[in-house]
Amino acid sequence: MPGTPPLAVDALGPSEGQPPEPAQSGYAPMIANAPALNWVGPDDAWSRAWAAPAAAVHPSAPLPIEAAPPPMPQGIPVAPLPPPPLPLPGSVVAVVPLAARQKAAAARQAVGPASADGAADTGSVGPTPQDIVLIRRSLAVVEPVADRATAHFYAGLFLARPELRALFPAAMDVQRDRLFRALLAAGRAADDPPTLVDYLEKLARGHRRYGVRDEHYAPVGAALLAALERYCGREWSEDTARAWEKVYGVISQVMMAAAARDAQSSPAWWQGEVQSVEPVTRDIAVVTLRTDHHYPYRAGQYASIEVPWWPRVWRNYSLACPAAAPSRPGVDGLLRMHVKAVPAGWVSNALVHRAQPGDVVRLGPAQGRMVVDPRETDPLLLVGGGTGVAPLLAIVEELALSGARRTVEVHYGARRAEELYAWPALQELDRRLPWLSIRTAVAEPTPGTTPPAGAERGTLPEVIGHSGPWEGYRACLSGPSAMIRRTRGVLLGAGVRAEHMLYDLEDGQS
Ligand SMILES: NC(=O)C1=CN([C@@H]2O[C@H](COP(=O)(O)OP(=O)(O)OC[C@H]3O[C@@H](n4cnc5c(N)ncnc54)[C@H](O)[C@@H]3O)[C@@H](O)[C@H]2O)C=CC1
Repeated sequence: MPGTPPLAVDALGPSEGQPPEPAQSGYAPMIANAPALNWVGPDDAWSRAWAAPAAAVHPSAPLPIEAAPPPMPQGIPVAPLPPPPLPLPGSVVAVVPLAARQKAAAARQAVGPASADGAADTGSVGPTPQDIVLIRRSLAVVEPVADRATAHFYAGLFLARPELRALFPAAMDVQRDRLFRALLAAGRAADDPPTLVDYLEKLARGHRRYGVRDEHYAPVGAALLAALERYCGREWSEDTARAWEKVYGVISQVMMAAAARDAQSSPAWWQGEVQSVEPVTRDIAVVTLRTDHHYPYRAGQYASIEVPWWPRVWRNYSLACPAAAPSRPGVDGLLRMHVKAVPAGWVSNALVHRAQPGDVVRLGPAQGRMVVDPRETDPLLLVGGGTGVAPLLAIVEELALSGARRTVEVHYGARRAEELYAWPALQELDRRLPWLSIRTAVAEPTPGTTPPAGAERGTLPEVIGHSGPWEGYRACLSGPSAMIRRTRGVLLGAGVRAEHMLYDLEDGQS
């Protein structure tokens, strides 16, 4: 596998690091073999690799997916919440698991005081406006040295609770600062309850796939406070510690409640059996998966994927097909993703060059804000760079299925002509859908290759800047973050309203 760091497979023990035997013909039915290399549970590969006692890591392990209770039927009337609630713990180490409903109520109450106008609700135990000031001051000191604080945080966490190391990938390069930074981001949003709750609920749902349990929150909170104390210097005081305890109390309550609610209707992860891996360029393949359970998503969203060979390493890939529904007999329900093998990309190289029909990957819940409202009628501009075209194909198909008749213009760009792999699929849609128009852009001419007729020369932001007019348009932007940011700037200058542009940036920033 080109560029893949020499890691992890050896750490997993002799049988775990090897790819499954390729199927002799076609592929074996899924599920039978699905406990798989990346199974998360007592005595799983990870626990063994890190010599963590299974009982300590997973005191009550999650059920395997195939034995999980069936999803709750939709639309069950929800009983009113019981009168509130347990007070929030005053100290992070006192966080205790609560029943889901109680937790939700506690979380709502806890978030209350930092209301938009800053007025504290009497009798509430969440952070006060004074606490928020202390949180902000401490963040201002810690954020410039976040790298060192992150290292301190993980060192403290794993020293105190070595078994928690099993929840993280072998190499913490990418993941390294995610948790700590997420906690800092939550601290920053402490005075904006709707944003905070929305952020934390998504974070909690996404974290179910890591095997996070309620009892993990207390040691994480303790490590967070220790790291903050260490790097806040003179800005740290007893009042600051109490403010962070309150905020972390809210964070943990909201996250536990969200995870518990999500568990009532959704598995922590899905298993996806590889159906095919079709190379479309030297380093891009269309990977098709069949999931063990219905996988809910909206066109434009992405799924996080873990391959069996790199446990606990997750990467996001957009779904290139519309979602299946009983009312859509023509949609096969398979998931298609366009994966580019990037240098040193563990997951992308495994999917493009190693995965075979029959291999089983895990999927986290679908995420992403680039979801088009089918009721809108404004003209729509779809800008896709490289494999960023994948979710745009799903959006166009989705609009076709929903009977939309709005003007849709796709601008599809690549660095070189031979990288415009989705051109045939777009041409096919163009022939079928009278409201659709497609334009291509190629940044660098390559001798010996012919760009599609009419292809423009330049990067997508340049080409979009020369086209238009775009006033009155809505837009979806998909591709490298730099391309998205620059195209967004161009469109803002061309009169497109900021709230009319949908995109997801790889670095999670906006
Ligand atoms: N929802 C989303 O936003 C999605 C994003 N992606 C991301 O899109 C990227 C695709 O990568 P590749 O296929 O290698 O595309 P690429 O890097 O070859 O670029 C594709 C297009 O973006 C333009 N572009 C690239 N860098 C630019 C810059 N700095 N300024 C202005 N324009 C720029 C190029 O001119 C070209 O038109 C990956 O990073 C992938 O993670 C992929 C799928 C969905």
